Amino acid sequence: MGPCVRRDDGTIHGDTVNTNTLQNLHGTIALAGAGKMGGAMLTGWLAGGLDAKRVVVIEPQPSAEIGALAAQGIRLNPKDAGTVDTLVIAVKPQTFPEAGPALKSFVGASTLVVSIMAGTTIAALEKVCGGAAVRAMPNTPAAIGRGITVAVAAKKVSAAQRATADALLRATGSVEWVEDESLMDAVTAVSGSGPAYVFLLAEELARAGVEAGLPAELATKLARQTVAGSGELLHRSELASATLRQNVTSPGGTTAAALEVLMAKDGLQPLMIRAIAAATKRSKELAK
Ligand SMILES: NC(=O)C1=CN([C@@H]2O[C@H](COP(=O)(O)OP(=O)(O)OC[C@H]3O[C@@H](n4cnc5c(N)ncnc54)[C@H](O)[C@@H]3O)[C@@H](O)[C@H]2O)C=CC1
Ligand SMILES: O=C(O)[C@@H]1CCC=N1
Repeated sequence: MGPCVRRDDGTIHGDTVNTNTLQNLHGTIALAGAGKMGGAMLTGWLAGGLDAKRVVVIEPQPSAEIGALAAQGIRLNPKDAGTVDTLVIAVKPQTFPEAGPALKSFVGASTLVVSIMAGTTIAALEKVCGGAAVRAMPNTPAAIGRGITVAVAAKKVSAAQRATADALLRATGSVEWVEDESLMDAVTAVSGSGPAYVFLLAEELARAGVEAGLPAELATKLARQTVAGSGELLHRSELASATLRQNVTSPGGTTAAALEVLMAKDGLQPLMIRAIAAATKRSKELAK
């Protein structure tokens, strides 16, 4: 995961981060699992001004990048951290049954537990770890401060704990709160897994370019830059994606010819509906 770049105006790659909130967070924060997502979140917290000395990281296989953060003051795999104010769980859902009971030692009656594990329910979190749980689903653009996270809080989470969770999640992009936990499976399918679909689009656009006669290197460059540039245009523009699409499409032109295929009855729409349904189903299965 690449590092977040903090600008002097307190933004990370263009999205405003409330550095005051991160700097003013109280207590100790433990992160369990500093892999791709946990590592990206930790980078965002530190870039946003969180005091490294208040962060404990539990990670059996720390990357060199995570190991180096010990020099900045984070405590990596300490023997006796005791209970913490906030525990963020970023291990794989399949690892949780084994890892969860050990994490209980960090949780006191007033500990906020924030989980980003796909499928793992608030009920399961509270049963295994105790504490007051927030279930959240980020995505990998978090690594550049451009993620989107959806979060849902258990009833017992206090307003102050919710604000803490919000500040930690907002350090890597925007945050949406929902009240209905059952939405989290479809959220996971759309935005949690979503970046993979976009990267697949770049792969397949390049492959199709090669089929159409382009050298592989040029096709890869064109596809990558087209996906990245279009994403940035979508990010910066206030226009709906349908309008941005129509702006490319000259009547009777080349785009219209391609869209006739992509928007046919058996085109992208039914394929995407099936893909999202499969991911939603898998998220529900992970809860069992
Ligand atoms: N990768 C993604 O795009 C997203 C992942 N997630 C969720 O984030 C979680 C982590 O996923 P990734 O970062 O992709 O996986 P990852 O495999 O990169 O990270 C998991 C980390 O947990 C560590 N770990 C294993 N056992 C542990 C234990 N007992 N205590 C502490 N750490 C332990 C592993 O060494 C590894 O570094 C998963 O639950 C996943 O559902 C959520 C949104 C997006
Ligand atoms: O594939 C997964 O299960 C995780 C959750 C969302 C993105 N990656």
